[in-house]
Amino acid sequence: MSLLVLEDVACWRGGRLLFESLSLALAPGEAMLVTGPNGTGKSSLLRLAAGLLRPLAGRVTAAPGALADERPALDPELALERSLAFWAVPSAPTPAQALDAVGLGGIAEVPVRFLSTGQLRRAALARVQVVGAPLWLLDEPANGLDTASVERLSGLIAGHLSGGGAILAASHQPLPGADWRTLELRP
Ligand SMILES: Nc1ncnc2c1ncn2[C@@H]1O[C@H](COP(=O)(O)OP(=O)(O)OP(=O)(O)O)[C@@H](O)[C@H]1O
Repeated sequence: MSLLVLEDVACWRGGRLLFESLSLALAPGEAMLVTGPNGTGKSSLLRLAAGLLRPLAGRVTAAPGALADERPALDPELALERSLAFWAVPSAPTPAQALDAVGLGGIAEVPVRFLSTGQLRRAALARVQVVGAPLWLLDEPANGLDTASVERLSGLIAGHLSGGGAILAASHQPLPGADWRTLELRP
């Protein structure tokens, strides 16, 4: 059983066709890295998989997904741990556990609006954990991360896959933690 299936998908955005006839399937334990120049539709593909965009043609069938991109989707006024609680489900890691896993346990009480760029990326990775979704959609997850954070990212990716999850990620740089299949989008 696949966690994500795209069948002959076409995506229209910003007044042009980004891609068409795109088919892929991700089974539990599988990871796919989407590469390609700026503007070719990597983020749009992730939003299609998340159900936030509708395909122009074709079909998208996806298990519940958690999208992490440059918008952290956390209330900027709340303390970090409390802001994560909004997304938390009982079967997944708790906000405190998720923060420890991305090395942010020490700033759990700091309001989200005070976080640095790299800390916000890590907070987004904490959010993906507490959502408990089998499909992770990671948009440039290593952007702005320091070396220790990239190592933690690697562990999180490996752990999610070994637990039966799947990952679709967009990145301009190689990502650790998995034997990535690759999909290159072209202009
Ligand atoms: N909200 C939007 N409304 C209209 N067009 C958009 C919107 N977001 C993105 N686009 C357009 O869709 C195209 C693909 O953008 P997308 O962000 O998917 O590319 P990308 O491959 O992820 O790029 P990058 O490498 O720069 O992150 C671009 O031409 C962009 O201008």
